[in-house]
Amino acid sequence: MILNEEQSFIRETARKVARERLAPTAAIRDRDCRFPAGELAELGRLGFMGMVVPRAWGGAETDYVSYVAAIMEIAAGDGPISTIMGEHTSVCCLPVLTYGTEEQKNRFLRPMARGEMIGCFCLTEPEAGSDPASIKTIARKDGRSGYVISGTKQFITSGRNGSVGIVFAVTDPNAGKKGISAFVVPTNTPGWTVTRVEEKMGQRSSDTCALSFDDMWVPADSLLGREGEGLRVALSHLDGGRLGIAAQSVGMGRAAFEHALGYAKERRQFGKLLIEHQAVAFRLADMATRLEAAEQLVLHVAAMRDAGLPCFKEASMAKVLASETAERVCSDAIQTLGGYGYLADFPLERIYRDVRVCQIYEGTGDMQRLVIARALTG
Ligand SMILES: CC(C)(COP(=O)(O)OP(=O)(O)OC[C@H]1O[C@@H](n2cnc3c(N)ncnc32)[C@H](O)[C@@H]1OP(=O)(O)O)[C@@H](O)C(=O)NCCC(=O)NCCSC(=O)C1=CCCCC1
Repeated sequence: MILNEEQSFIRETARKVARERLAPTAAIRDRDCRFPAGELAELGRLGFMGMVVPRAWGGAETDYVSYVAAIMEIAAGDGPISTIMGEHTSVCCLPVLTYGTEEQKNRFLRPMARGEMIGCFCLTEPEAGSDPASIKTIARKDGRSGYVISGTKQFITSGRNGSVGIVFAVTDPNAGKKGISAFVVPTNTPGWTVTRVEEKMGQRSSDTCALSFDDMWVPADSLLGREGEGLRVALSHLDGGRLGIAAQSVGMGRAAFEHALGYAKERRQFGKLLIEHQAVAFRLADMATRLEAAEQLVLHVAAMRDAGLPCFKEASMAKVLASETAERVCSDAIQTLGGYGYLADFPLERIYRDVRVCQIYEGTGDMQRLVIARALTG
């Protein structure tokens, strides 16, 4: 797919920001597990935190193709920043845009779209990962025209550093999938406790938290959408989220590939450049081919979304292809550098660690295959 002038401009701008402002310090943030607050604020000022949100609500009102193209570039500079940005946009801003009241949009969406509030998506629980319909967090109506939310959440990106959560809880335990509701809740609400910040293999500057909601009272107007509509709120936005993960996989894979290519053009062994050895050149050719295929699928699915076509199955296809391709490309990039690829002095081992989770979060590869298979079998 060939980008139009505006899409190319947005992509170039994201590339410049990623190369100049994010990539040079990504290793330090990884080492120190430092949340990129300043970097996110800068991305917010440039319009990258609310790209597909309409201007009327403080966003940049770009199309989806521009959004995934920007995520690829941001991810190439710093994977965890693209995770925070993607979650914030796809599964936090957009549910509020789709299901929110005027008041919720004014209070939450407007600052979120400018990057002044960071969102976190609170669906997963210790015993409800791939099967979100089995969540146990409960929201009971109380006499003060509100709900009391109790339960625990697991693997919540930005659970500590985010300022607003999209929280899913059971409002009718007898109604199964139709008994789950969504709420929009500021993270400083009394009863919101971060019980653990996880130590992770990669994506270390993005906080991943265990949360406890201890009789957390929220007013009735926190309800996002109608009572019982929560699973639909979650799942209907996960295709956008999955496309974002596919885009960030391509971006990280491309960063690894470019590093390996540059190295192969400089390093000499047996009297010639690595790239002049056919085994190395062929490996690089395969990496470039696979990345191109994944990138084109991601852009194609984004264009489907822009055209208003259903793309749940295709978003899952893009996530499977891109996340698995990216891991392979990162591994091949390390192989190209040999021992140096394995050292923390070089960025490849960090990118390899960062990219691994793309096959897990926002639905594992197995769950994506389930979504694809269900669509194929009707
Ligand atoms: C697909 C799945 C494997 C199985 O779905 P079931 O059979 O339970 O649900 P089913 O009966 O298919 O559907 C429920 C309602 O939902 C509606 N809907 C579904 N898709 C859509 C859609 N595309 N558009 C509109 N509505 C949709 C469906 O119609 C139904 O509502 P209805 O009863 O009809 O009113 C699903 O559970 C899944 O996907 N798991 C992966 C979880 C998973 O991905 N976490 C990720 C957690 S978040 C995360 O990991 C993060 C990481 C990094 C940062 C961000 C967050």
